[in-house]
Amino acid sequence: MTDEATPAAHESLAAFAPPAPDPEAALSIRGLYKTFGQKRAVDGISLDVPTGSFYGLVGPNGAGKTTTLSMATGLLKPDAGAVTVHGIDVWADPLTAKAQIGVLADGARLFDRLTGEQLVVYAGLLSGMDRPTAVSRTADLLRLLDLQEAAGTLVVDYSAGMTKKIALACAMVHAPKLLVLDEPFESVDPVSAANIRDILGGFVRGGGTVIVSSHVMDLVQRMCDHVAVISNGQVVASGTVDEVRAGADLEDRFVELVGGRRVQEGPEWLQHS
Ligand SMILES: Nc1ncnc2c1ncn2[C@@H]1O[C@H](COP(=O)(O)OP(=O)(O)OP(=O)(O)O)[C@@H](O)[C@H]1O
Repeated sequence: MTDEATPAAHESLAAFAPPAPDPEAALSIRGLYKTFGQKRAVDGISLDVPTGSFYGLVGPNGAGKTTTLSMATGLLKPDAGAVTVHGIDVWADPLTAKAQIGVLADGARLFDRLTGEQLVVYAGLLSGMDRPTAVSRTADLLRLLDLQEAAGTLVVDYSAGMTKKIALACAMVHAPKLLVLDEPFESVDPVSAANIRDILGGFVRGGGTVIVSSHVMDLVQRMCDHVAVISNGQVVASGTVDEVRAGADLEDRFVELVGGRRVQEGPEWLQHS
């Protein structure tokens, strides 16, 4: 990969047109590119997330996961490429596509002067449902996510893990077909993480599709059935978890795929013995 990407380079690369997106896939990405200044953050990613799969997206810091997911969910305009959700073009028909997607974005700002309960009801109303349905679904989600006691607390006063959970409730309240969750377990305590895994597992068993980005390989290996490894804005491996790990531990395979460990002892001033 090169950091000297230009729009012209995108156009010439896009000339090698990848096949059309797969309408059967929950999420189908073709030839996605995004450059920030001189930095090509996403460098020609194509990916199919099968319907009903629990899909992990992993990669080192700065690999392009968040940028890819932002473009896949209609939050960030790609320089080139196509994205469909259950056959609906995210960028040609964003309203229809977004109705199918629940997004937990990395670092997204919430209306944190609302209570947790008000925030989830508001998210439900924004998606077009009537108030009684929004209120009843909110009660179910607060119970599932163990947030009942904090229902009347302002979100600004929530801990990081509670904030993550209330954002997840907002992503789920409109019963999307596809959940796209950027680092859903970050800052979440182990009991809540186990609850969230159960909820997501149930969502998949009910026919939904979940995509999670995570740095925790052990979690991805246990939880996901498919995985894609992204490095330097490109997919370096994808498939079922067993295919990608190829008999090894996913963490070891990940380190091998993204360029291995750099063994360093640190500067002298950090050595004490
Ligand atoms: N808005 C932006 N402006 C400039 N550069 C950006 C912007 N967003 C992302 N980048 C750069 O694009 C690259 C990919 O970033 P991205 O956040 O997609 O990576 P990531 O895989 O999600 O990383 P992490 O695991 O650390 O969250 C990085 O080099 C980052 O600095």
